[in-house]
Amino acid sequence: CGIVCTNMGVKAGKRIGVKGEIAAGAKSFVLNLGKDQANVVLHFNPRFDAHGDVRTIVCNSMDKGEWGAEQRESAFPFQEGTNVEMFITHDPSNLTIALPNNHQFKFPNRLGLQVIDFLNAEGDFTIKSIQLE
Ligand SMILES: C=CCO[C@@H]1O[C@H](CO)[C@@H](O[C@@H]2O[C@H](CO)[C@H](O)[C@H](OCc3cn(Cc4cccc(/C=C\CN=C(N)N)c4)nn3)[C@H]2O)[C@H](O)[C@H]1NC(C)=O
Repeated sequence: CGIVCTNMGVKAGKRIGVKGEIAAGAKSFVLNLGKDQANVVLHFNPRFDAHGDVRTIVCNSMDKGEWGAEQRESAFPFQEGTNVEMFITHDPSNLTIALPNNHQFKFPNRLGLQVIDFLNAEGDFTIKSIQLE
């Protein structure tokens, strides 16, 4: 499995920057952000070709180990085999995810999480840097 960060202490309004490499031939990768691995306020899952989704960002949440309802985004500003930088901020109602090419979308803060302590990455993505600002 990929990198795991805990105790990040990112409060509402602060920004998390994630830079990393998408593998050549990538099928799918995941960034999870939340309290811990069973309480995920944002499961961010760009799918190049996985679970029947092609070039689609699937987002969800997990509350005490239970998945919520999926949300699919229209934009897919990712290329296999490239470096990418993404920024996530949160407030009591929403998370805002800023992607390459000035794509941005919101995902509801279903857990009402105030502090993001946990981040992990899975799949075809190698984190190179994490900025907490
Ligand atoms: C239509 C049929 C029934 O409906 C489908 O039912 C699936 C199972 O429930 C959902 O799928 C699930 O969706 C969840 C979000 O809701 C999570 O994403 C979950 O994955 C959890 C997970 C797996 N992982 C490890 C990981 C992640 C990415 C890549 C790799 C490894 C390598 C891949 N690279 C290769 N091989 N080169 C490994 N981390 N988190 C995913 O299984 C589909 O969305 C859903 N589709 C729709 C349209 O409804």
